[in-house]
Amino acid sequence: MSWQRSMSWQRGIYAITDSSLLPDDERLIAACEAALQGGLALLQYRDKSTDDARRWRQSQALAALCRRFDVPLIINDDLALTRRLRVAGFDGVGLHLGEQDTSLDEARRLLGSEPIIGASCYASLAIAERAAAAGASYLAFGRFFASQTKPEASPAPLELLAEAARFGLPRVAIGGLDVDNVARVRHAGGDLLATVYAVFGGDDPTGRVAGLRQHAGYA
Ligand SMILES: Cc1ncc(COP(=O)(O)OP(=O)(O)O)c(N)n1
Ligand SMILES: Cc1ncsc1CCOP(=O)(O)O
Ligand SMILES: [Mg+2]
Repeated sequence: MSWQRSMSWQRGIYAITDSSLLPDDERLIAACEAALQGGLALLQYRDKSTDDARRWRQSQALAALCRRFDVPLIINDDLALTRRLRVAGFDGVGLHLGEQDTSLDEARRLLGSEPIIGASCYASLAIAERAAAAGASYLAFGRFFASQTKPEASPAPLELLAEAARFGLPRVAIGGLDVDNVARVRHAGGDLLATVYAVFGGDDPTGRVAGLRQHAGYA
């Protein structure tokens, strides 16, 4: 399966894990399985710890889970971990990079043309243009609303999403998304609606994902 060419991940709900909401393996895996049952387009493993053994163990478990659901797993920040998972045979694994992370050029060079590599563009069409030229698979903008997961993230206006249509890549919207605003974000041009808290911030990730899909008009 060529994920880069597949359309199935390019629209829908993009759930992102958070180690303070899902502090141990058991809770992480159970919540992600429940979220996948609700119908995710993409799942991102975002773990800011420096515990390599834990990151390797958890990301392998999530990669196996995502493979069962035929959903790509995106690794946040960590090119080496992405390569290690792909070498281990998890060919649905991709990478998300921000401005402080490895460069997109370098990641594309080392991973090749096949894997999904997403880029944070914040509120900047100039960053988006550079990322598109360097081979990004999707462009992520935001935060659009107040985010309790990353309160320090800089704000972006929703109009940016329509302007970013010119790059011809899936547009991800992130930051404070919930059932009350996803319809507006999708209408503004968001293809993938990325969220931590609206999926993992309470019980029943399956119902929370289904609710987001329904409110956004994906269900
Ligand atoms: C889908 C998506 N969009 C944006 C981000 C933020 O990436 P970055 O700016 O590198 O910040 P951290 O997530 O690393 O704190 C993301 N992770 N995913
Ligand atoms: C990683 C990241 N980058 C910008 S906002 C954000 C966190 C999104 O989390 P939430 O959906 O809980 O606001
Ligand atoms: Mg990052």
